Amino acid sequence: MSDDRIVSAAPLDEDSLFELKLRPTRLAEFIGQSKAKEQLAIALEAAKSRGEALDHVLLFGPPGLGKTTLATIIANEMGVGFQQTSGPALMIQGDLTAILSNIKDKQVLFLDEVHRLQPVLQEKLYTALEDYSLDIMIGSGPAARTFVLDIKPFTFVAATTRPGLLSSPMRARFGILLRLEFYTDDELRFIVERSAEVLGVPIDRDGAAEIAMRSRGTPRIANRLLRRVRDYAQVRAAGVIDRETANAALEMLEVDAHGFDELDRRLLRTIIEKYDGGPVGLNTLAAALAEEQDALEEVYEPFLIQIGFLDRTPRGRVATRLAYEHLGLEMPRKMSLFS
Ligand SMILES: Nc1ncnc2c1ncn2[C@@H]1O[C@H](COP(=O)(O)OP(=O)(O)OP(=O)(O)O)[C@@H](O)[C@H]1O
Ligand SMILES: [Mg+2]
Repeated sequence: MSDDRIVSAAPLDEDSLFELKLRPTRLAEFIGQSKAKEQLAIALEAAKSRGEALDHVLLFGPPGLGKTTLATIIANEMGVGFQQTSGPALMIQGDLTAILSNIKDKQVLFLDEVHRLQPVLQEKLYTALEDYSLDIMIGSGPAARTFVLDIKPFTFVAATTRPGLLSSPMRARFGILLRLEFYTDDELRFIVERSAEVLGVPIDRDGAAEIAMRSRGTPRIANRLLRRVRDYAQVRAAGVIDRETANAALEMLEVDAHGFDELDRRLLRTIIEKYDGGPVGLNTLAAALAEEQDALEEVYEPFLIQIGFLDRTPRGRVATRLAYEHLGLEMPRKMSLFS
């Protein structure tokens, strides 16, 4: 139902073509994330000067913040090959063996959604990541034989929106842990300006700032809003995106000043009106909204929590004072003492 919401941090079909085009290819073009970038820059330089493969990297954080982008940048900066797969795409041991036995020296193997890799395959991976070797079993029963296959040293780059779901032996295999954070409005404005330049869209600083402000800290959403606003500008405003045009377009798209849409407002309203402001359990809330629990937790909630509209407590989700204020609702007195 909300699968096609314009402010979803999860990728939509319409994004795929543009994301390839708008994706920065070098670390220097990658805006924001200064902590992760600095850590990565040092590790890259050290590995390069030693002529070794970069240590294994875990990228984690909410969707649309640049995990896949950084994985491709790592391969570019190292000047090595890049191969991509994902946790759910690997079904049987043979899938993993096929990939690992074809690894080229020092290449990047990018595994998206690593938390969804089956436990048996995770275990297979451990030895490959640690000793660059793989136990292969041939045949079955008494005739079964195992032999050890040597793998070229490589860099395993894994991404996840749910680092908490990784097993601790898996986590222990990564030498470099990079947490991606929501972007500031200024960083997003840079990203919008850069994307507009790539797409050849005339935009002024205020127009870019207006889009940035409503992008939920997420470059994927910023780029998507830019494209929608561009359409509007072409049809209604001689093609140039300034503040007024951006505002009018975003209003038409029903994206408010915080980048909230109907679902966010419904989520907050449901907690407040149906559950007295919470706490309400995630599964109850998901049922009341007719949304998937996972999507609520991975995609919608992180930003609402980040900007302080929602609290995650042991007893469930709670709407904060900011949420009441935003919706123009009165906060019950007894609650305001505690929030
Ligand atoms: N730091 C950045 N600077 C400029 N553009 C960025 C940056 N980070 C991300 N983007 C843009 O946002 C898009 C989405 O980023 P990306 O696909 O890397 O996110 P992700 O974290 O892998 O998301 P998911 O969790 O859904 O896989 C990219 O195609 C790119 O255009
Ligand atoms: Mg990705």
